[in-house]
Amino acid sequence: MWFIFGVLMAIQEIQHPLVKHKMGLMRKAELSTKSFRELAQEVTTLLTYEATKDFELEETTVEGWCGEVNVQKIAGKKVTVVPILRAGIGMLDGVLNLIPGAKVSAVGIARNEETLEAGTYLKKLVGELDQRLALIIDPMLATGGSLIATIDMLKAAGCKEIRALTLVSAPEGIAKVTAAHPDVDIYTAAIDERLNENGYIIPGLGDAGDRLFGTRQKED
Ligand SMILES: O=P(O)(O)OC[C@H]1O[C@H](OP(=O)(O)OP(=O)(O)O)[C@H](O)[C@@H]1O
Ligand SMILES: O=c1cc[nH]c(=O)[nH]1
Ligand SMILES: [Mg+2]
Repeated sequence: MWFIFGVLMAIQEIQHPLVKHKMGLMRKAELSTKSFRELAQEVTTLLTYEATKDFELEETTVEGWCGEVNVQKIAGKKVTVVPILRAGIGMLDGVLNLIPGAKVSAVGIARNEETLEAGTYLKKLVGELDQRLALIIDPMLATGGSLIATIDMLKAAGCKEIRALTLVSAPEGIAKVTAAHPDVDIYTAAIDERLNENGYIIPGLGDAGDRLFGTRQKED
């Protein structure tokens, strides 16, 4: 389902039954780190399938078992996958399963837990960004600060075509990204209800980075 927020930019909430089912499993608080990680990758692969549906094809021929065969191949689209560290790493293999040759641009951004401001601590972008489609991956789009900072960075480096894949998105963050970057399309597995007073998505997944890396602190 596409929701048009700005003049150009849109967010697509993927309606595929496998996505719905796997997201339902991810929402269980008691899920193991292993299962959470596996599901994050599986859902990401399904999001990647949706986000690449409009890639152009060109005709070519291959030598088949009974002679020359006309086939199609992706028409020269160069892709860089942009995981927002740390949690974005948990989606990386999910994209690379389908686009194994993609170059990876790592961006390190962490939210200040009090102010919710996004702070950048790493920027390792690949070259020729003006000729690449950037696929940003981050499980959570909450206030939108981390995604906006990443898009700002990519555009400043010359990137002209940017899409983002998220597992869960909050309406507040979607509206903010839309206002700042109306040309960026977002593919998400779920649009949730709202943010709570601490900037966490409700119902959401909790802290996605902690769940992916097993760093969740036990409450006293
Ligand atoms: O939309 P925002 O309000 O910016 O919040 C979303 C960000 O918060 C989480 O990362 P976090 O800062 O917890 O860092 P981590 O990935 O290292 O856990 C998440 O992975 C996003 O990057
Ligand atoms: O709900 C949220 C919001 C930000 N980051 C997370 O990991 N979860
Ligand atoms: Mg982050």
